[in-house]
Amino acid sequence: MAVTASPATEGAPRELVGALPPRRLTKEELLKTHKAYLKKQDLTPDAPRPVKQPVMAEAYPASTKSIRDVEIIPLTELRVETHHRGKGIIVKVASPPFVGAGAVSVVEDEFGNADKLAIYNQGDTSILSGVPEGCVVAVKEPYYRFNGSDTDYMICVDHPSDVILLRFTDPIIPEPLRLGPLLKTATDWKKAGDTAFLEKDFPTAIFCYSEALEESNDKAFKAPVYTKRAGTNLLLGRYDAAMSDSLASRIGGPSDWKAYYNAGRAAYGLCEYRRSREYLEKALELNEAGTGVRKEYERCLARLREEETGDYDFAGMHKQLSTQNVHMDHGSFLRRTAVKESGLPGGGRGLFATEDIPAGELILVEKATLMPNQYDPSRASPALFALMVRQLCDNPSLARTILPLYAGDYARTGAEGTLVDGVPVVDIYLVENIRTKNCFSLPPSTLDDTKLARQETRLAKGLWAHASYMNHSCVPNSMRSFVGDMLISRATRDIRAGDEITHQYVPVKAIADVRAKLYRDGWGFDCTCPLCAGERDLPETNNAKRRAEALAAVEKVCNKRPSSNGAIVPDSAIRTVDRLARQLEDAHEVDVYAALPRLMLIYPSNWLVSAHRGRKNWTKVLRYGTRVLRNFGFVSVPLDEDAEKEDWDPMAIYTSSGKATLMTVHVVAALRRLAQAYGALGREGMAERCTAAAGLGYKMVTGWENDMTGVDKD
Ligand SMILES: C[S@@+](CC[C@H](N)C(=O)[O-])C[C@H]1O[C@@H](n2cnc3c(N)ncnc32)[C@H](O)[C@@H]1O
Repeated sequence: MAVTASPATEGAPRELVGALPPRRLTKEELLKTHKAYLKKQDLTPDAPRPVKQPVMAEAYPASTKSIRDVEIIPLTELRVETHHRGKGIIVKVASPPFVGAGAVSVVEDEFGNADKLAIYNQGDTSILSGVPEGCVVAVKEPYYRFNGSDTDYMICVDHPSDVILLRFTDPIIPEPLRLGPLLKTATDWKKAGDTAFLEKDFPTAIFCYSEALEESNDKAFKAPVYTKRAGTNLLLGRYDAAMSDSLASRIGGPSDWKAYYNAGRAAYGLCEYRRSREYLEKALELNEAGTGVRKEYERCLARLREEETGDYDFAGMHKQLSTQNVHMDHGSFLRRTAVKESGLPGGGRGLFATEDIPAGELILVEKATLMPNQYDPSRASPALFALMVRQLCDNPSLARTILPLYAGDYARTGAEGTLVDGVPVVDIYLVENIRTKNCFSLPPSTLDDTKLARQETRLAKGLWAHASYMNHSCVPNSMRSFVGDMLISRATRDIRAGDEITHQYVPVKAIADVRAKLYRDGWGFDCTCPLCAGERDLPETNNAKRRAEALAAVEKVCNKRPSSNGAIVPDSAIRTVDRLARQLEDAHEVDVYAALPRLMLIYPSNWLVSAHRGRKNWTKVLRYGTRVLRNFGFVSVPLDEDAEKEDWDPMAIYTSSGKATLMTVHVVAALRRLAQAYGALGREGMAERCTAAAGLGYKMVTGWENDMTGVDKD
């Protein structure tokens, strides 16, 4: 394919690598094929654009040089499959773009040589996402890619900051490419900007307003142009630029309220609520009666209150959720935690409690730093990657939050995020590494997802920069849940000031080797939590084999005979599962597992609870329900006769079970079953206590206090 949006190219013949192409197509030849592709182009403006996701094996760093510090070469010096370090090209765009995963255009240099230029990873709010014909662009340290045949090549720009749009009057443009200014005066540019704005072509409007500002020295002329550009930047979500434009539009009089109002809105867009309050207060000083300003000010105060108190109406937020509305207008409550060096071997930085946090209480609530409304699992990762790249280009200040995040062993140049030639250096391979190591998967709402009968298959991906500092533990002291793009983290046991906060990166697998591989392959670490450490140090007996065999046998019977939804299971099946479960239990070394969860036993013990519940055999429900809790690591729970006869404190499971407990919705379900069984046996007090403990557990699981009837179906 001559013009392709796909990054996939067949391997270049070895003799071509590093060589000049044997034959170059002329501009006319290139344009002919390009036009044919343009004809076929899907012109639907809303059609989802595919995203070229970076292939880490091909990683190379973004250019950190200014175009003024590299040697400008003609297109004829480009060598195949080569990065031209220390070099750059300046070309004029000679065709409209073919827009797919990137924008492909035919370009020409000052000597009349032509080639194809493919620009990837420019956000759709960038004029470069569609590089208009006639523009002059500079590509720093270009990569020249073989595109499938010996006459087909393409200059590929992966890092958005490797290409810059030059102003028409930039002296770096060689004479033959110069058009001279398209428009003569600043007023003409301003008018062109207004026209583009009315046509909703906002990137072009910004380009024209910028030219108008460059062309004029008249403060009185420039102030309203800054205001217009600020408004356009606000519309595009370019809050950094909107803020500086708003402040630049001040003229030193009462009309400056508008400048402060816009600056306040821009700071709000960046979730910088203190700064927003400061600007909005100034706007109010100048325009006390402004209802719009006051409304914005009140909204800002509400965010600051949330940041301070952690007081949220989660149920109200849940009600507001819809397929369109997943981004919540709320602040982040982070002040109970701080980032410090982790105590875990190889753990880098971690998140620590700055005060005591009792079991069930909020650790943090964080609004997503970035989360696309894309719950189709096959599209969620590319969508998050694209959003990260776009936001780092559009709001350079975000680099301070995103770029310090963990990126595995990807080598940074140190210049990422800094401004070179007026644009922030954005290295897409660094961005992708940060994405894979730090993003979370999430359903639209954990509450809805937690109703046992309904497991959400729609999962989005997002980035929560503060929560990202949390390290993993298979037996963590916190649990996260989501409502829209808000992450809620609660303590699953008592946390003391100074404790490291951990959570599970993914649901924990019962077999230790399977778990270990997941963490090693996905995040590059060996888990040293009490469970992994305990299971790693198991003696070299044949118990592992016995466990695996017993687990396979018990799962086979349980799967064949579901005991859920009130099904009546024959005695013989119950006896078989009971026997196999005991064998499995015997295969767990007593000394090693004394204070650890026994994950393999959870499934059969849950099965037995359901089977006995179906038969209304309440004493047995007590017997196996308490075992479910024990198998999740709540070792303080009384077992067997003790559970059946004695009173005990179910709430204490969260506070006196040690540090190797695992909290899930199944713990809540087990407590609910126990409550039902105690109730049926006339032990109302115990039933109430189990219900209260289940309620606290459900709060940890779903994020806030909720009706638990959804958990009762199994
Ligand atoms: C999302 S980051 C967590 C913050 C990270 N520790 C940092 O320094 O920024 C994920 C990375 O943290 C490290 N990590 C997480 N849990 C760990 C653990 N239990 N033990 C050792 N390293 C861990 C791994 O390198 C993993 O790829």
